[in-house]
Amino acid sequence: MTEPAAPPPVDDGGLLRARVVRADRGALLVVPDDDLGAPAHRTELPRDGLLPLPDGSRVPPTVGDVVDVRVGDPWHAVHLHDRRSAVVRDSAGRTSLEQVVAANIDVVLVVEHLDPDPDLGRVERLLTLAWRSGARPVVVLTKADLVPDPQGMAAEVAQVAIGVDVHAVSVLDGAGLDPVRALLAPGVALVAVGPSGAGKSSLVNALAGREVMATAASRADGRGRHTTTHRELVPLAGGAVLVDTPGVRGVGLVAAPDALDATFADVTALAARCRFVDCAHAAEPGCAVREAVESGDLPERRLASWRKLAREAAYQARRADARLAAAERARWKRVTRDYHRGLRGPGAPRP
Ligand SMILES: Nc1nc2c(ncn2[C@@H]2O[C@H](COP(=O)(O)OP(=O)(O)OP(=O)(O)O)[C@@H](O)[C@H]2O)c(=O)[nH]1
Ligand SMILES: [Zn+2]
Repeated sequence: MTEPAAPPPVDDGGLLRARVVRADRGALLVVPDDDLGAPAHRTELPRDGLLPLPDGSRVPPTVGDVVDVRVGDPWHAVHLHDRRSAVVRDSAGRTSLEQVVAANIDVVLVVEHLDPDPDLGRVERLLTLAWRSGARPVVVLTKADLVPDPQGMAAEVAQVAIGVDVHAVSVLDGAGLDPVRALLAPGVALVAVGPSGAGKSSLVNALAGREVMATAASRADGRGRHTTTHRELVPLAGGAVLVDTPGVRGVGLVAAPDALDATFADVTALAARCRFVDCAHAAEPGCAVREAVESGDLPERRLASWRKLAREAAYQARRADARLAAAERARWKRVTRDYHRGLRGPGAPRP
């Protein structure tokens, strides 16, 4: 929370276009959007903690959001820009539906280890999450130095990552890191998702060129998760930033039909050729999906993985509907209560 050395550039209306590097209840930490590595500045929020989007709806700002800030003493955030992507989490609360844990992410690094063997189902799950966000997924397979044929393994993973670049890398010898580094353009925001121990922190540190995240090894000496700063939007090399929040790390899948279609483009294309539009790909005649499994074109594992994620998506959609209905009932209860209060007048006794 250091003061910037020079006054930040503001437009004619006295507003600064800024990026949220940390969002707390009452205030934000922001940096100028054209200088994401600059020192962060505290910015006040309206009392309800919400900011208007261009469509007028008021939402809680989150890390990665672009905000317009009135620069004064103190700074005040006044509105939010539209989010070009949003990583959402299925929220545990009963009233709110989904929680946006990071906004304006450009690239989701799906990090999976080559040793032990990569878990294809997990890659498919994380790809679905990435497609859902609106960001571009890139698969990074770590620990290439521990296996004899990393390229062969990458080719296998590429078969379940349709339309997605797959890189095998090692932070020990630097192999394969250059194409990942090429993603780090100025203003680009990335997140790294993947299981514990996959090597996310090691990868990010290799990309940053310094230790910005504590790895398994450095955590052992008692340092925090972030070694350099408490901000959740961490500057990398090349003007890019990494978004690392507990929310993004422990993100629960919020699947969505479109995202599943993207991840499982091969299954979707086959299903379009089934005789019945509502084919369940079980025992129906003329099922192109089962035919592909029987001929060996579509691995049984992949069909099962698709079914599993589709079931989860349907379950989440039902639960979201139920929550929406409950929130709507609660709202009407309030509206009617306020209406009756209005009839009774202030302080009037209950009838
Ligand atoms: N041999 C080898 N080991 C690696 C490589 N990348 C990471 N590791 C090791 O894998 C272990 C886990 O790496 P981390 O970077 O801490 O993994 P993480 O994904 O950040 O784990 P969490 O913080 O628990 O989510 C550490 O002991 C690293 O040294 C690699 O390319 N090669
Ligand atoms: Zn079918």
